[in-house]
Amino acid sequence: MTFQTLDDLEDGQRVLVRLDLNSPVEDGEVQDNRRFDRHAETISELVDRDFEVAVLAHQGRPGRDDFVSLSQHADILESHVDSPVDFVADTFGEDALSAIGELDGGDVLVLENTRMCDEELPEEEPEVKAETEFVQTLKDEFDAYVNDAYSAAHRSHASLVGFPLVMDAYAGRVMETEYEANTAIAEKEFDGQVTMVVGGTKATDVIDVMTHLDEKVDDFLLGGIAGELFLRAAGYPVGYDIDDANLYDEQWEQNSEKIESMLEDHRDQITLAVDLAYEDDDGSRAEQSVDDIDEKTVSYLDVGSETVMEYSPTIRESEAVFVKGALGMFEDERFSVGTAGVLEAIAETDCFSVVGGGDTSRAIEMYGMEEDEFGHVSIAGGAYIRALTGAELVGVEVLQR
Ligand SMILES: Nc1ncnc2c1ncn2[C@@H]1O[C@H](COP(=O)(O)OP(=O)(O)OP(=O)(O)O)[C@@H](O)[C@H]1O
Ligand SMILES: O=C(O)[C@H](O)COP(=O)(O)O
Repeated sequence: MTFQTLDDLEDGQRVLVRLDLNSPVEDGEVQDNRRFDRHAETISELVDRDFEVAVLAHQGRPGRDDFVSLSQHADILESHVDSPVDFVADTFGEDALSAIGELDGGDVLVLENTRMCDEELPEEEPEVKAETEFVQTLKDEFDAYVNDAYSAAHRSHASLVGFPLVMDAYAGRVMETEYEANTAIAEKEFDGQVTMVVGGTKATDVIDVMTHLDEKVDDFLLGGIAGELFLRAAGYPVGYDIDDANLYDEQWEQNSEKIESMLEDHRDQITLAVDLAYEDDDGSRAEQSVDDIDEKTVSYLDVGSETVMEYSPTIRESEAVFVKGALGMFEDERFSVGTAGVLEAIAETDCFSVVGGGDTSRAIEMYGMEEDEFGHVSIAGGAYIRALTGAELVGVEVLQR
C-alpha cells in the first residue's frame, strides 16, 4: 500500500474527513444504506482517538431530485456511531468556520453538501482544484485530511483531489479496505469459469466492463435497464421509453453502436433475459416471454423467473462471480426476483464473489442475506468498475503522491 493510513496519524488532531454518503432519496427522504455503516467505522475510530472531526460529503447532482442538504445524513450517521454528530448548513463560509472553530476532541461536524459549492464540480486537474477558494480556505483549519470516499475516487472534484496536494493526507479505513480488495480482484487469476452479472441503469458502466473484461469473463448475464438495451440491439421491441422518464432513449442514442458491436463480437459470451416482468392492471407482478412481445406497452421492471432459472446453473458452475448493477427495481419487492434470485444463487455456492454498486449492495440486507456469504461487498459503483478494469482512480492517485 503506497498511501498513509490512520495508523500513521497522531491522535487528537483536527481532521477534515471526506466520506461518500451519497444515498438514494425517496420523496425527499434520504435512505439509510451500507455507506453509513461502513464510514461509521472510520468516524468511530477517530472519535475514540479524540480527533476533532469535520466531514465533507456530496449528495446527488445539481438539477436532480436527489440533490439535497446533508442535514438528514448527519442524523443517520449519528445513529451508526455512538456519539453526537452535528450539522452546519454551510461548507466553507463564516458559519462553517465558526462551527469548525468550536470543535473539541471527539466531536463530529458534518458540513453542507460539497456540490452546493461552485468550485467542487466540474472535473478539473487536481492542481486546479487545489487552488480553489474552497480548498484554500479549509486547508488552514485542519492538521490533516483523510479521504475515506473510495466510491467517489474516480471523480476529480475539489473535495477529493484538491486537499491532498496542499495538506498531509491519509486514507480512511473504507478507502483502505476497498482499495485493497478491488485492486486484488483486478489482479486475480481464476482457473475455472468466471461469470459477471451486469444490470442497473447505466449502459456506459456495462459497456466499460465488457470492453475491458471480455478476456477475463466467460459469461456476462444481463438484466436491468442496460439488459433491456441489449435486447433492443438483439432485435426485440423493448429498450425504449414509453413514458417521459427518459431511461432508455438517450442512452440508446449515445451507446447503440457500441452495444450492437459488443453483441455481434461477443454473442457467445452474452446471455440475455428470456422473460421480463411488469406491473399488471391489478398492481401485481406479471411476466412475459421476450419472444411474445410485439410492442412495448408497459415498463419492464425486472427480469422474469425463467431468466433466473437460466442464470442460476451458470452461477453454480462458476469459480468466480462478479455483480454490478441490479437486474430489476428490487427496492419494490414485486420486482426483486431477478436481483435477489441471482444473489441467493451466489450466496449458496462457495465460489469467489464480489458484489459492487452503492444501490445493488443494498439488496443483500433487504432480502435477508449476510455480507459474509459473499467474498467482498463493495459500496462503490463507478469506482468499482474502474478498479476492475485496471483503470487508475484519481482520488487514490493523489493520496499516493
Ligand atoms: N428495469 C428497471 N427499471 C427501473 N429501475 C431499474 C431496473 N433495473 C434496475 N433498476 C434500478 O437500478 C438501480 C441500480 O442501478 P445502478 O446502475 O445505479 O447500480 P449500482 O451500481 O448499484 O449503483 P451506483 O453505480 O450508483 O453505485 C436499482 O436501484 C434498481 O432499482
Ligand atoms: O454514488 C456514487 O457512485 C458516487 O458517490 C459518485 O457519485 P456521482 O456518480 O454522482 O459522481
